[in-house]
Amino acid sequence: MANPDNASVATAYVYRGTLVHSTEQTALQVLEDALLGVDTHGKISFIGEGKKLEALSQVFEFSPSQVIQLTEHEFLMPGLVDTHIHACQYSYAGTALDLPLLQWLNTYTFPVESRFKDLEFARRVYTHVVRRTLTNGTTTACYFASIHTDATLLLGQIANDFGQRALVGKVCMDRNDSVEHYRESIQESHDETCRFIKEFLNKKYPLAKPVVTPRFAPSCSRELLEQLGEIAKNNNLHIQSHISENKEEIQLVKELFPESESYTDVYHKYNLLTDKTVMAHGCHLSDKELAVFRETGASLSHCPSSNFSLCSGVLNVRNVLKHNVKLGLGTDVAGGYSSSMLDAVRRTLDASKVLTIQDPTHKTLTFEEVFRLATLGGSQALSLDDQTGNFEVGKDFDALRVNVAAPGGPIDLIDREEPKILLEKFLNLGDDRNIVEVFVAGKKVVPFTEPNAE
Ligand SMILES: O=c1[nH]c(=O)c2nc[nH]c2[nH]1
Ligand SMILES: [Zn+2]
Repeated sequence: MANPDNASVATAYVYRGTLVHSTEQTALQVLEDALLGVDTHGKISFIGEGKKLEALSQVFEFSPSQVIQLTEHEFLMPGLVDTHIHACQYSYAGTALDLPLLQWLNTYTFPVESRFKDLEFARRVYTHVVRRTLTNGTTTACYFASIHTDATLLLGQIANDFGQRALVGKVCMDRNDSVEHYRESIQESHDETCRFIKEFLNKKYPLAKPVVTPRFAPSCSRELLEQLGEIAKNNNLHIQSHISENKEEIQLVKELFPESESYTDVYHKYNLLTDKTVMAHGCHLSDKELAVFRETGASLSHCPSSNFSLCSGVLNVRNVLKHNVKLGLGTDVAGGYSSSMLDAVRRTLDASKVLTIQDPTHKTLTFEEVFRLATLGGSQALSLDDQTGNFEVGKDFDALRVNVAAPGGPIDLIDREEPKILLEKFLNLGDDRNIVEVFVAGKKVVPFTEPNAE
């Protein structure tokens, strides 16, 4: 895994110790006493065996004495990828979980989202959500914001300033009768989306990109969906939305779009299913619809915490994977109450066990498989796997330094444990106290440094 051709860029730093990550072939690969070098562009320049230190230090021109040694309870893992989170719902996370989706949107969500025309409120909430997700180990986040262009541009700026890799979407919706003013005209939605994309791209952020974001079919007219499909195509942009979250919503889509064969067909018809599309939920998609996802290269974001909280449904991840549809995990704050991807990992395992309880022939997901979904799977779902998702030479170094026995942390280690058990304990019992450092594109973004430290 050490290609001398990569030695042309100077080495910035080198870690030595245990690495855990996923590959296409292996849900969990453990490399013990490994060396991992990061170059001055933030890319992984080499991965090798600790015993090859001398030789590697000559090829990659670093001093063996500068190598950073991990302790026996520590490991490096790829950063967590949150494929679906509503940044503007963060203020009420942990509350308002007593209604099903459509009533929940009208009662709690739209009134809060309408407050984001106030840029100071937006700044406060967005700063909190970026800080919190980073300390929880989310190195890449795919954000929904609100319908407000300037507040959404601000979210992009805040993510960039903190160094988080981010896809950021200005929500588009021209249908909503429940909350006054929280709706655009078709023209406004189109023009503001174009302004949002133009101003966002003009910033030339290295790690943040705009996403075309129709809220979901019931919030959008046919004309708007069509225009958004064109905008995404003309600018080669990512697309995000929601699909088949609960049964009442699916019935509503049937009534609003009677000409379409299925919910999937509505998006497909307007060119909104591409290999840069991520759709949240998909709990009730038919096998025929999954086949359309596979053919178009569109992916799913599995958000089990939200699916349980709003009693929406239980996605059969095994069936999605069987159809070769790309799948990542999402927190779906605030339908999901936690902004931590560790919670998404645990709820994914719980959801899989619910399916096994219902049908003992169902093969429960393993923690290794879910680890892959939270890292490499997420990067694939967002079509960012050429840059991030695992430890491959040439990819950006997006990583967490985890100390399972962090002082004051939530885990008591009684025996000396092998790395696989350390990872399992971290995924099931750990929290931000165990995440001692977070890197995005080689830059240490946690602990915070000035001017972001508080
Ligand atoms: O979980 C969800 N959160 C939302 O904000 C939303 N909007 C449409 N569909 C949705 N589902
Ligand atoms: Zn959502």
